[in-house]
Amino acid sequence: MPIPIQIKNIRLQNHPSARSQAVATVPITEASKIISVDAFAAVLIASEKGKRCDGCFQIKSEDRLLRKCTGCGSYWYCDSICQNMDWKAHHKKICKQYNKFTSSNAFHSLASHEKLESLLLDHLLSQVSSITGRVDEEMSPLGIFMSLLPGPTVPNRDVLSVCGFEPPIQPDTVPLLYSRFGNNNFAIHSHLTTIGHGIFPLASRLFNHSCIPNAAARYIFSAGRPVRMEVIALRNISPDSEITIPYLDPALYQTRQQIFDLTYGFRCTCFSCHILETLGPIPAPPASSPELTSIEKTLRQFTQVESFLDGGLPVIPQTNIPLSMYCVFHENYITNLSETFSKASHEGHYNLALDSGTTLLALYLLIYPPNYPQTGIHLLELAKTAWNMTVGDSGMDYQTEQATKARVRVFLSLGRRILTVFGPEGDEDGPLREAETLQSLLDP
Ligand SMILES: C[S@@+](CC[C@H](N)C(=O)[O-])C[C@H]1O[C@@H](n2cnc3c(N)ncnc32)[C@H](O)[C@@H]1O
Repeated sequence: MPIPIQIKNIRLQNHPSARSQAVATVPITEASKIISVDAFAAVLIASEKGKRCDGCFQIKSEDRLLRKCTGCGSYWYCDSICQNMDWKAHHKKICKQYNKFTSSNAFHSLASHEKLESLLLDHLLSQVSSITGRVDEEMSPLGIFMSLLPGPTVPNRDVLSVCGFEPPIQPDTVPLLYSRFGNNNFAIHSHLTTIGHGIFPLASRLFNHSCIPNAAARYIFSAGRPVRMEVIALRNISPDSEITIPYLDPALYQTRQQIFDLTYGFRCTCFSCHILETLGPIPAPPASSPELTSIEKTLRQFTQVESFLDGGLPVIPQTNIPLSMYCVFHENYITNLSETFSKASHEGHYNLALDSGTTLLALYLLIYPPNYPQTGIHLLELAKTAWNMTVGDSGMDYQTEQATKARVRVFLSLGRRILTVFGPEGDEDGPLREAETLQSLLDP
C-alpha cells in the first residue's frame, strides 16, 4: 500500500518489523535540518511551571516577566499573544477544572511521570476537541497521530482521564487516541535538560529508533509560537539510508531493551544491541579500587582517548571490546563516574575531575555515535574544568600552565565542533555561547 506522506528529501518505505522507515532520497549533510515541526500538544514539567511561558516555553527573565492566567492562576504567559495561542489550542477547555483536578486525590495518587502524562493528555484531548472533523485528513497533525502504531499498553483511562471532560470526538476514536499516546510523546529539552513533554505526530510517523542514530531532535522556543522540534543530521546521510533518532539515552545499556518492550513494543536490533546480546548480562564493576583503576586504564587504552586528544575524535567500533572492561557499561558505573566528575569539578579537585572526566569521555566514545550532543557538552565541561584549574592555582609553574591550556584548547575545539553540528537549542544562553566565551578568554 502506498504511504501517503510526502516530505522533502525523505521517502517512507515499508519495514518488516517497524511497519515503515524514513530513508533519505538525496545526500543529507551533517548539521542540516531534516524536518521542522510544531508541537501538536506540549506541557511543562512541574518544576518548570511558573518559570517559563506555558505557551512558547521561553524562560522568565528581567526582560520577559510572566503574567498569570486570571482564570486558574496556574498557567503563565509572556504576553497576550502566547496566552491567546494557548487559550485557543487547549486552555479554554481546562481552565475552569484545572485546580480542582490537580488538587484531587486522584491526581495526587499518581506518580510524577503519570501526573505529567495526564496533563499532556489533557492538552492533547482539548486540542483534538477543538478540531473535531479533521480526524480523517491524512496530513493534519491529528490525522497523522491517528495513523501512528499503537503502543503495547493502553494508558489507564481512569488515571489519565483528566479534568473530568470527555472530548467531543466519536467514542471509537478515543481508545485509538489513548493507545497512541504513551509511545509517542517526546521529552522536550533545553541544553539537553528535560523541561517538558510534547506530541509531534509527523516526527513520530517518520522516525524509528536506533541506539546509534544518525539524527537527533532539538527544540526551539520562540515568542508567540508553539515549541518547534527540528531533527538534525548528526553526520552525512547517504541516499537510501534510514534516518533514525534515539527514543531514549543510548547509555541505558541495561534497561533500554526493557523500556522498548514495555513502552514501545519492539525489540531493538541495532548493532549496539546485537553486541550487547552476544556478550550477555553486564557484570557489576569491581568494588576494589586497584581493580577498577586497571579496568579504567584498559578503557582509556582501548579508545586511545589520551593520544587522540591531540588530533580529532576517533570513531571507536563496538567490536572487540576486551571482556575485562565490559563492566564499564553498567549503568551504576556510568552514573557514579559522572557524579565523581561533576562533584570534583565543582569542588575544585581538578586533577580528580580531569582524570574521571577523561575516563568518562572514553566511555562516551564507545556509547554514543559521532557528534552526539552529550559528548559535545561533556567536552565543554572538561574544557571549563581545565581552564578553572589554570586560573585557580596561582602557584602553577609556567610549563604546567601551558600544558593545561593546551588541553583546554583541545577539549574546547572538539566540543565546539560537535555542538555546532547539533546547533543551538532551547534557551538563549547555552553551551555554544559558553564555548565562545571560553574561547575569548583563552585567546583574548
Ligand atoms: C514513533 S513510531 C515510528 C514510526 C513507525 N515506524 C510507523 O510506521 O509509524 C514508533 C513505533 O515504530 C516501531 N519502531 C520504531 N523503531 C523501531 C525499531 N528500531 N525496530 C522495530 N520497530 C521500531 C515500534 O513499533 C514503535 O512503537
